[in-house]
Amino acid sequence: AQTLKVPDTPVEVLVDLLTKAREIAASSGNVPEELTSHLKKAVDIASGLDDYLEKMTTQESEPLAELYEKTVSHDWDQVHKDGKTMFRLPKECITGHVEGQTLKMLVRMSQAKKILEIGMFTGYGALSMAEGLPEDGCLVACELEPYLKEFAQPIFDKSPHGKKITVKTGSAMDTLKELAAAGEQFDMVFIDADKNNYINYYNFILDNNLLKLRGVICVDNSLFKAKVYLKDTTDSNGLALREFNQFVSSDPRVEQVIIPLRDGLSVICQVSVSEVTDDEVFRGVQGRPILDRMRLDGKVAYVTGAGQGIGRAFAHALGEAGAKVAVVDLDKVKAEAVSKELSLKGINAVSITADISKSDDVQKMIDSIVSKWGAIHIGCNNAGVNMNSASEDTSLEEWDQTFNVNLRGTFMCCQAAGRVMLKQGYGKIINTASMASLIVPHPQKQLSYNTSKAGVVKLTQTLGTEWIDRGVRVNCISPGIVDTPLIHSESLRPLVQRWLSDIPAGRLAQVTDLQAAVVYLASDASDYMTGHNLVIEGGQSLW
Ligand SMILES: C[S@@+](CC[C@H](N)C(=O)[O-])C[C@H]1O[C@@H](n2cnc3c(N)ncnc32)[C@H](O)[C@@H]1O
Repeated sequence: AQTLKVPDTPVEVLVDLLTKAREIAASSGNVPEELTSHLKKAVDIASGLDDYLEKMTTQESEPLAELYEKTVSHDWDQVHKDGKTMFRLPKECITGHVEGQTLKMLVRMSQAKKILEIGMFTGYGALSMAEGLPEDGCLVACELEPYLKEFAQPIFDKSPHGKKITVKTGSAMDTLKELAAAGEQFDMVFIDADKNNYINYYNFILDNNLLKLRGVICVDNSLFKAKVYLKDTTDSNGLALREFNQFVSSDPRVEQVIIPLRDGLSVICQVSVSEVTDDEVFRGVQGRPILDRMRLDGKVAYVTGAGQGIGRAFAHALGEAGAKVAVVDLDKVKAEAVSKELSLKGINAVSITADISKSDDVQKMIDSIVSKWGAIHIGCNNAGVNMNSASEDTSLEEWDQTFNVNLRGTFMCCQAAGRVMLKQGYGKIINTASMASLIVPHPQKQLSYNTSKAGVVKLTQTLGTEWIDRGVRVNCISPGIVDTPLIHSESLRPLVQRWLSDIPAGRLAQVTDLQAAVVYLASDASDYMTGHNLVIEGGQSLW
């Protein structure tokens, strides 16, 4: 026998009342034709709505369809009689197709990654929302009845999205306290459990920061079969929801809308937090927290001397932060190898062979990057050479070779990249100078190197001040003595011991010690910095 359907939404109540009115009209003799026709039209409109919504909404996935079938055909009375559930659960509890799809859309549109559901029942809403989450998203579902977890889990397991769901059985308020104590925060919360506790869940969530700033709370049954606005309501759930809606609508922390979908779906967004200075420091510049502001997504970078050592570390760091990277080196094989490393990590990279002491090579390098990626946002002029000789013996050849690469080459790169950047009105140039621009490292003798690197600092200061009003920042990084395979050689070992005694940090620099600095200088977070020499030497220049 077909079970009698209980009207469960305002529309279903309307259909029920209109149908009864039409029956009464049909059985009484003296009803005007016009009233009968209006009643018929009203019944058609009201009763056709849900069917139409159902048909026009994208079909549910197979696991959701199975979950629905299994739920509505289950004998919940018997389960309760057998003592398997504490309460008799009405199958009408289920959110179902249209509401499930709505929730899934809200998850996608708000780009939620972490969701909390209060009141899971058989998991239809949970799985719908999980389908809208990204691969690494997660949903915590609170459910009082352990029986329901066992009921839902086998179907969750059939869905590729089921692994995103964790079910916490027990009183939802206990779970909320646990989650708050663990410092958890959610992008979206769906409240759909015991109606008289809605207000407590809502306040607990907002008062204990369980919802991220600008997060969304969705609330089911907020029209409660129209009882929230009918004057003669005595039903305790209807009254609880009426009070809840009223409270939320006058809560300055949130904005609310009630969507008249099924039994009412409230969408509530947290818009402000009381007792805070709501400025860029609190919200982040353009709403981006500090680490996001150091991301380089969409930026185009090049690094010269990127085939090894510091340049390779810079290329990786910029790529990890989101930039596309042109790996430039004199040595083709090394440039290709580093470019391949970047590609393996999912970074968009190319290799370019160039001798930056040759103006043609420099211009070709810049042209090929612009023709490939259309812009250059970040230029790391890192290539350099180091030759040692006592100053009285330094040949002009050594001097010229050093200056041709370290200073003239860096200038040519700055100029060629700078012309592109000035035209764009935006650019970040980061030159590699050296601690040798500040101190005279000893006991090794390297006059031309020291002098060329001091020149790089002055080049940086001059360009950094000349170009900043056109959006181009120029800074340099001065590393201390960097640990490379070369200095582990037998002959250099005594020198290393000597250096170590000069370094407060007690160790040489690793190339990875320099990576955050290049990302910072390449990012918008350092926009007020220009012409700066960022020294990273473990304190060596201070002793
Ligand atoms: C309306 S149903 C939830 C429907 C579900 N959201 C869906 O998508 O189908 C309400 C659920 O809340 C659960 N519930 C009621 N009181 C609870 C409480 N205090 N803590 C946790 N769950 C509770 C009930 O067992 C029931 O399964």
